[in-house]
Amino acid sequence: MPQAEENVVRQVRLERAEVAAVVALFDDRLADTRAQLAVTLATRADGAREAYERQSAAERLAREVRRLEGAEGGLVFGRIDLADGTALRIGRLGLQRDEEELPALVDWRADAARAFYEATPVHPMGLRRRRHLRLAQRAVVGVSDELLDGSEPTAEDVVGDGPLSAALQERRTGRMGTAVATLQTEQDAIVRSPHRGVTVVQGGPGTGKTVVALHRAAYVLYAFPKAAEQGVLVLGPNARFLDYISQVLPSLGENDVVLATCAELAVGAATAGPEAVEGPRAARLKGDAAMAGALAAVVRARQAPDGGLEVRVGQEDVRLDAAEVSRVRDAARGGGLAHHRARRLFKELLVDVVTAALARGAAETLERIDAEVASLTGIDLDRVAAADLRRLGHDPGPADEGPGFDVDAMRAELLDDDHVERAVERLWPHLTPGAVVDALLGDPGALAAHLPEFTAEERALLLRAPGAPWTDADLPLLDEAAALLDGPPRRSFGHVVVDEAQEFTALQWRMVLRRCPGRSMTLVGDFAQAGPATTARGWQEALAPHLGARFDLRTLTVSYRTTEEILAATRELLARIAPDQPPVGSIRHGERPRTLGASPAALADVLRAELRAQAAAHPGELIGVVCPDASAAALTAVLTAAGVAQWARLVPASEARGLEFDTAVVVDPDGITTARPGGERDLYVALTRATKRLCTVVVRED
Ligand SMILES: Nc1ncnc2c1ncn2[C@@H]1O[C@H](COP(=O)(O)OP(=O)(O)OP(=O)(O)O)[C@@H](O)[C@H]1O
Repeated sequence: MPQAEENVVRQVRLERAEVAAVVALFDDRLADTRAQLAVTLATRADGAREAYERQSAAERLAREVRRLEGAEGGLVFGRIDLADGTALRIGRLGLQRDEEELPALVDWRADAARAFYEATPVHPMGLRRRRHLRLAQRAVVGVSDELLDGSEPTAEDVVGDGPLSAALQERRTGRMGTAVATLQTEQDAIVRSPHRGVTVVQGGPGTGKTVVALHRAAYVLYAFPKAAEQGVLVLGPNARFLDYISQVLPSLGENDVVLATCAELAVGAATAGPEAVEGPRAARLKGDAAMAGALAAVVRARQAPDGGLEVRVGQEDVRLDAAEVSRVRDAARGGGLAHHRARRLFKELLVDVVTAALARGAAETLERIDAEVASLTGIDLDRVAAADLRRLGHDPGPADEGPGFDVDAMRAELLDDDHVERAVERLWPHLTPGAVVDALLGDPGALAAHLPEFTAEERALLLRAPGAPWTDADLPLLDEAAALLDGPPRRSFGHVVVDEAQEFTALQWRMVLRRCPGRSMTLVGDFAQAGPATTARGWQEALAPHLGARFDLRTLTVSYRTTEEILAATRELLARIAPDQPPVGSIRHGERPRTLGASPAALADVLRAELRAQAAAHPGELIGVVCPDASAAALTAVLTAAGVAQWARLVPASEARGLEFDTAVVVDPDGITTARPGGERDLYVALTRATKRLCTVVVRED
């Protein structure tokens, strides 16, 4: 065996032994935690308090077991050798032996691991060598070193192909994997940023925005305990995308992150009806910030609209004039409370006014009786009553205070009174989010009154039949209405990560921000990939209404997915859809993209042949067939008939954002472009999904 190979074998063997010891420690930790969990579950609890404590301990231990299990695959992936000879192993979580000072394994998020990601030959950060370990199951099968201090390689060093290129050569599985072992310096700087406010990450397709977003979520959980305690939320554009990224955080040992689409968060309606489809123009209008103002106006219009109040109390009718009711309404609104809380205040204030009116009325009546008695008999009833009280040993109080009227008792009675409650309900009704949205979208008059900035045609697009199923674009409206009625949602998060953030409308941003009162967020996206509901063309425009200039903007510049050849083929399109955006470069090279032509009648045959050829040439690789949404149903049958359903996924163009395949077959690019407004951006998304090869099937008449 040549010397170099022998060195590699020796280093792999050495690492295998060392890593085996770390894995054994991990196994002990896992076995120990499982045993503790079993004991806790088997312990009988005496009384409610003990039961509660046992329950919390069991939950904590079960979480820890899940965390450990999640991190087991690829547990150890790196090692750094400091100039002084110290070696540290880097892994998905930290492990420490009791008797030792140095950790057996350093969590990748710990400060001690920073140099693993950030050291370069120019800034070696005290490192001599960075080593990547490749594991198969739990055993080391490969090592790869970079020397950072300018020294020559020795027999102990295995300098070769970088681990990044190995990671990038791996076949796509349809689920995103973690890039924890190969995070690049510009990505790591964002992941590890100490900035606790809003970080925005932009970058072209495949630059690792999702990678950064998810590793950032894991870092926040590790480094910002307060945010971690309040929970971390990751928002993605659709269920397909959430499924694609669902394994990344568990594989980093993080199971407590909530993954959701924005629609799933909405309060006020369970879900959008499956049959409810929305035209893109209506969806865009429904996302406009003006809708929030219009909904607020609808709610205000239901709060004591001008007019007086008449309410029967006992035998009496109490009347308040319009000015008095408006004063009470304005006072109730003054605190900026949500509708239902302000309603309670309105009722209390109204009852105060009614009580005062009753007290005044009672005083006047008594005065009148006194005067009548005095004029008929010459007896001053007040003086007689005061003398009686004094004789009984009571202080009658100042003579002009009038007769006893128990204000508090009257108030309490009125607050409980059915007539009063009915009067309040008329003036300031309980409302549901659905009723509020319906009051706007179901009423052309309300649309005209509250949305004067929209044209008549736009308002007509918004009109909905009462009781019609809710659409996805209605959900942020319902959530907005719910917040107007009852205040911010109860569940909020310490940190929110938003992927494909360019998709968010103003109303969706409002939804997100209501759930993140601390304004600690990581937002990643690319405006060249924006869908039809997005009106903003840049971060400043999208975020300024909600955050002002308070965000830290970072840019990723290198694509790790899309090959240079594919990017070159999309440059013209990019220049048209985002002229200000500098094109990214790629570290990958691959085949030149191909274009096939097919008549509509021959499309199925051409596609079937292409899929069969691809599957045969590249067995086991994943093919993404991206097509106009309207063709998806018909093309499913073609995939099945081609016998490649196992390797090929059919994706409607509107759902392709964020996904990735070895090969992308983009069917009917013109159909994708014309299917909906901004279709060229949908096409750009479709064309940039492949890691290796792209084939476009153009449909044209013979
Ligand atoms: N540092 C890295 N090491 C290994 N793989 C990486 C790294 N960074 C990115 N990748 C890979 O590159 C591909 C693209 O990454 P990602 O999906 O995060 O890009 P993106 O910017 O979100 O793309 P898009 O704009 O299309 O949504 C993924 O396969 C990802 O695993």
